[in-house]
Amino acid sequence: GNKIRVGIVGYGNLGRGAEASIAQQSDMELVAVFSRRKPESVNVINPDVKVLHIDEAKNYTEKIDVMILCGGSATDLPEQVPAFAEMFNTVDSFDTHAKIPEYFASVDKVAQASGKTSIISVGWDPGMFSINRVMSEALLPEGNTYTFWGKGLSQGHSDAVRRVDGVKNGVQYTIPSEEVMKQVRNGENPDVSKNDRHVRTCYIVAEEGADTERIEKDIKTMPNYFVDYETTVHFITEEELKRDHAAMPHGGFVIRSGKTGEGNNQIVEYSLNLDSNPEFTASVVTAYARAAYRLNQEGQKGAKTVYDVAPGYISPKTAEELRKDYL
Ligand SMILES: NC(=O)C1=CN([C@@H]2O[C@H](COP(=O)(O)OP(=O)(O)OC[C@H]3O[C@@H](n4cnc5c(N)ncnc54)[C@H](OP(=O)(O)O)[C@@H]3O)[C@@H](O)[C@H]2O)C=CC1
Ligand SMILES: N[C@@H](C[C@H]1CC(C(=O)O)=NO1)C(=O)O
Repeated sequence: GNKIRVGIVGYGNLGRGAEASIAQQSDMELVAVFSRRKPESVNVINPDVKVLHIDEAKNYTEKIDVMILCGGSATDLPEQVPAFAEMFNTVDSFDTHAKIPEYFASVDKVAQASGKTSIISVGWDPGMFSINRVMSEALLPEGNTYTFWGKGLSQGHSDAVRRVDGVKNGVQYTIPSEEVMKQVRNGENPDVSKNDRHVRTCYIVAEEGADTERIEKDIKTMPNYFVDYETTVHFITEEELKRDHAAMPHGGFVIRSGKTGEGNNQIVEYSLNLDSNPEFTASVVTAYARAAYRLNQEGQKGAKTVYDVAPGYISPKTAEELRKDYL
C-alpha cells in the first residue's frame, strides 16, 4: 500500500534519530532531509537519503505528507513551525514548557487557516511524561505527582546553552536528588519544590577569547531552563567534550502516590531508561507523525498536543487489530 511520505527539517541529534526511526517504520518513507546548512556538509546515516537546503521545502508540498521539525526549542522551532504549518502537517518536540500556551496559539492560528494538522511538544517531557502526569492524576484525584529526570543529558538544555553568545559547543546534565526520590518511593509525599529536586551541570567549550564569567552568568540566569535551579558550569576543551560527552543517555520517571475512595494507598509509576535520548525522542515524534497524517485525513486540522491524540492513532495497527489483539 502507499506509505506515509515523511520529511525531516533540521539535522542534529534529533534529526539523525528521526532518520533512524523512520527506517524502522514499514508504513513510512523518508522523502528528504532539509537543512539550513549546505547539503554536502550534512552527514546522514543512509547515503541514499536526499539532503536539500531548507529553502527547497516549499517545492515538496505535494510530495511530503508530514514534516518532522527537529530544530532547537530555544530559537529554531518558534520561527520554523508556524512557517512550515502553512505548507505541511507537522510534528515537533518543542520543550520550553512555560511558552507552550503561546507557542500552541501561534501554530494553531496558521494550521487552522492552512487546514494542516500540527502536533506540538511531542517527546518524553513534554510528551510521554505529560500523558502519564495527566492520566495518573485523573485516576487518583487525591495524591501527589513527582517527575524526576536523569542523571542524563537534556537535549533542550544542551541546545539552549549552545545558543549562548560565546559558546562554541556544550552539553547539560540533569541530576535528580537521590534523597527526595527515596522519600517519594517510601510514600513519604515530600513537599519539595520542583526546582529543589534536581541540580544542573553544564560542560561548555567557549569561543577563543570569550568572556567565560559572562557566559556562566547568562546560563545560570537563563529563564525557563536554568534560573531557579542550582547550576554548575565547567569550561572544557572541544577534545574533552568529544571524548567524555558524546553519549546522550537520559531517562527518569513520573510517580503518583495517592489514596482511593476508602483510603487505600495506590502508586502509579512510569519510567524511562534511555541509552540515547535523541533516538527515543525521535521514535516518539515519528509515531506521532503517523497520527498527524491520520488526523489530517479525517479533517482534524489545527494544532494538537499529545492530550488531543487518542493512543490508537500512533499505532501502525488498525483500530480493528487493536480491538482484537491488544485490549
Ligand atoms: N520533548 C522532549 O522530550 C524532547 C525535546 N527535545 C527538543 O529537541 C530539540 C533539538 O535537540 P537536538 O537535535 O539535540 O539539537 P541540535 O543542537 O543537535 O540540533 C538543532 C539544530 O541545530 C542545527 N545543527 C545541528 N548540528 C549542527 C552543526 N554541527 N552545525 C550547525 N548547526 C547544526 C540543525 O539545524 P540545520 O540542519 O538546519 O542546521 C538542528 O536542527 C531540543 O532543542 C529540544 O528542545 C529533545 C529531546 C527530548
Ligand atoms: N525535553 C528534555 C526531556 C526531559 C529531560 C529534562 C531535563 O533533563 O530537565 N526535561 O525533560 C530534553 O530535551 O532532553
